[in-house]
Amino acid sequence: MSLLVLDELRLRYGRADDPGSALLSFPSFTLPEGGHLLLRGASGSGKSSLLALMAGLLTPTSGRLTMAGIDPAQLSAAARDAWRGAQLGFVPQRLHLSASLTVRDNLSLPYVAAGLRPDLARITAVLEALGIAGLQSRRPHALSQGQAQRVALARALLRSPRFVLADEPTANLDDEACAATLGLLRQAAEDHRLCLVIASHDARIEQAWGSWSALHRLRLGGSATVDRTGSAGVNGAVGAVSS
Ligand SMILES: Nc1ncnc2c1ncn2[C@@H]1O[C@H](COP(=O)(O)OP(=O)(O)OP(=O)(O)O)[C@@H](O)[C@H]1O
Repeated sequence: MSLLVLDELRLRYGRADDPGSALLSFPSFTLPEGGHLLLRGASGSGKSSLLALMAGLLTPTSGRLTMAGIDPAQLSAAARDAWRGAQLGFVPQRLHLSASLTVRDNLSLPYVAAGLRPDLARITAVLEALGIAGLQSRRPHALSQGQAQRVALARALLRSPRFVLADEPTANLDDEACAATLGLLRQAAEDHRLCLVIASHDARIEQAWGSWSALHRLRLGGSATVDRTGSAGVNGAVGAVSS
């Protein structure tokens, strides 16, 4: 089964008759089993929007998207929430750790949100794998940026997701922290047999992972994909280049 299929996928923000509305057209694309995806494209090309479609947080205007055979848009709201909790881990650009909670309690939240009892042994095991098991009682303000990023990655990995979606995970990191983060993501992908989907325009990812044969690339095409007039193609080609 293909891990990810995008088929003539489009997303409109706003109403079609609103001159300020934006229509995003995504290239059709298939990610085979065992692959990982680097989503590239300039600011505004639709990377975050595509991640939100993959997470079932937005519904396509037309076309179809499947994640390991599941079309999140076809699920009921409750089934979609359950699917997202069980199958997806998310590493957002801003880490959204709760400042008043310890690391352990931050990592308990995904369980609580799903109505489950926190699995403290699993939390410890994931933190150990990421080399930060000693930080469980700390609050986020007492973590370095790199440690906080590991906690966010741990949170994404806790429930053994099929996919980890990461939005600009290396933005604002210096070269050393960038290399460490990419190392963690790749290690997690290999250890946990999950599919990474990384949205980024950071050229350092290509430098670090250029020879990783499992990595596929999908380029979203900047202004060519965003049509603000409602008449597709006004900027030239609608769509984007995949490689
Ligand atoms: N809620 C919204 N309403 C209207 N337009 C939106 C909305 N969210 C995003 N857009 C538009 O959709 C396009 C794609 O935005 P998106 O955030 O997905 O791009 P991106 O590639 O992730 O950008 P960046 O790299 O800057 O985060 C942009 O033109 C943006 O202005």
